[in-house]
Amino acid sequence: MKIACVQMDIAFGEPDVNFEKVEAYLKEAAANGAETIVLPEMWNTGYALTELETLADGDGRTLKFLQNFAKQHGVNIVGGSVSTKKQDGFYNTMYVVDKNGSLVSEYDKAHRFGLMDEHIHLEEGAGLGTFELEGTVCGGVICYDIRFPEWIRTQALNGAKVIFVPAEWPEARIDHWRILLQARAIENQCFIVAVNRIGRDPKNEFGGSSMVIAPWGEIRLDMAKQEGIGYAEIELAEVAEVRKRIPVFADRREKLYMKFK
Ligand SMILES: NC(=O)CCC(=O)C(=O)O
Repeated sequence: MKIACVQMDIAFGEPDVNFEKVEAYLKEAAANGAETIVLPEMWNTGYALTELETLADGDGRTLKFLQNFAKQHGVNIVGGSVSTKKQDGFYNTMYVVDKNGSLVSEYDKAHRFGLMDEHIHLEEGAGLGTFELEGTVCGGVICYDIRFPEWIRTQALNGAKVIFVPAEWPEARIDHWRILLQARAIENQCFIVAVNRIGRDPKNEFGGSSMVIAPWGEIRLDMAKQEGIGYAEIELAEVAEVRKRIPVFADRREKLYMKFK
């Protein structure tokens, strides 16, 4: 699977500008032969959380846009995440569409990040976020979710072999981002495809460092702080090979863990 990671700056509170920019990147990635294109977190509005009433996607704009593009260009899109307005409030939502334009996953961020006021403005998700793409079970989590190893493990136990992580992770903690992602790949013996934004908003500077990490922990793509598209090939047989080399999943002691819960 040829993956394209779109590492971009996001215009704060300006969905129209961001839609135009994302469309240009999607076109470039599709023209370069990407099979699956991955976008960053909250790419429609950025963290303009106090303006969600007017800015959040409440009419399905993002989904229609991603579905039309995917079908027209024959690419899968892990649509990062966007701010959405649903019946009971606002969410940080990841849409995944396949190359036929079908919606294969709608995942709302499970863990709200207090340092960026998500607990004040957003509802928390209650779904798992696993889905199938090209016959492979994949997982999707959003940014802060990676600090919860049990959540990523739940996805791996549900069959995920590739886990996608869109983010808006500040530069100030970029060492955590890098280490946590590598640990999640090694402990779950899966691919991690993580796409962070760059640039600034009124409160934070963002650290980029979008990465593709293999199941043995090697970093196959590291975009540092470059704006643009990074490409990596994923060979799924590596997951089985690493799981055979060190059979972590077979050696787990679920009953023991449950005894002390
Ligand atoms: N957008 C986020 O969830 C940021 C998470 C973050 O910065 C962290 O340190 O965790």
